[in-house]
Amino acid sequence: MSSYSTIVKLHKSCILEANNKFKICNQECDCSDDSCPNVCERKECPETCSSNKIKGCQNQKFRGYGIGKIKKSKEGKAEPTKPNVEIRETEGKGKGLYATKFIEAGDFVIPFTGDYVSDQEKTRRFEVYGAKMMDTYFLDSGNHAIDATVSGNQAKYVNHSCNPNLIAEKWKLHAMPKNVIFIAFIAIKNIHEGDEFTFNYSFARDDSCNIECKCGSPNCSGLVGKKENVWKDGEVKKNGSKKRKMLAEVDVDSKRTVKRRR
Ligand SMILES: C[S@@+](CC[C@H](N)C(=O)[O-])C[C@H]1O[C@@H](n2cnc3c(N)ncnc32)[C@H](O)[C@@H]1O
Repeated sequence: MSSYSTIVKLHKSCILEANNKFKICNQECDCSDDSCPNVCERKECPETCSSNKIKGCQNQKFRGYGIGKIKKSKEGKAEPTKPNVEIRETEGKGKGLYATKFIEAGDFVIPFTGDYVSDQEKTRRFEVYGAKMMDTYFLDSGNHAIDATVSGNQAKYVNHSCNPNLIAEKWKLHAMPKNVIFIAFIAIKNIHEGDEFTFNYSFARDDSCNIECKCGSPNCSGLVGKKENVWKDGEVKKNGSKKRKMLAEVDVDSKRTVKRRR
């Protein structure tokens, strides 16, 4: 059964270097990086944002995918931005999501869409899907779960890797309730055409984690979504090694620095 329920990482609070002041959104910036206050807070700009008269506001990616406001085609159907992704079979991991063109580190790749459900509703749905022997796809945002099982987009096929090329970020959308969190997959490395997209499931510990990990990374923890144990000096603990005292279970992803470019 394919199922996951992942705690998504919060973006780091915006740290500006001493001499790097915020620009004024709608006047000075093109809303493409953390110097824009909205981007920095991971908040999509309103549709009326007229930053950068030539390029247009670069911080409306969810809207571009038809989320927040659906663009209508001539036939009146939703017409989301064509994603730079395709679903293919992997070796040993079921389906996976692959890049169809080069994507630069820091770029927005795809939103994770689905039904927003409470914990109670999530439990109920698990039972319903289980009874029907369906694969389930839940992503936990902290506030609520996003159930992509039936209504989700291609993002639900992103597999786990202990050395991923994506992170899942929490975003707020303009004119949407403040407590509704939207999720975007953001590249943390340059990703080439044909590469598989992956992120670290970082499961909250429960039985669903007992899946042998086939990510093939040198730092693989052995189980899908299992957090790595890291020694105080930063070296990753190898299976079976108990020589030194552990500092703590740390999340290796949280140490990554992500170049922001949207
Ligand atoms: C959210 S689904 C991802 C899409 C899935 N491959 C599919 O075909 O539907 C998560 C499931 O994919 C598989 N999977 C994901 N990453 C894996 C990995 N690194 N090693 C082995 N299986 C993996 C596991 O079966 C897991 O329960």
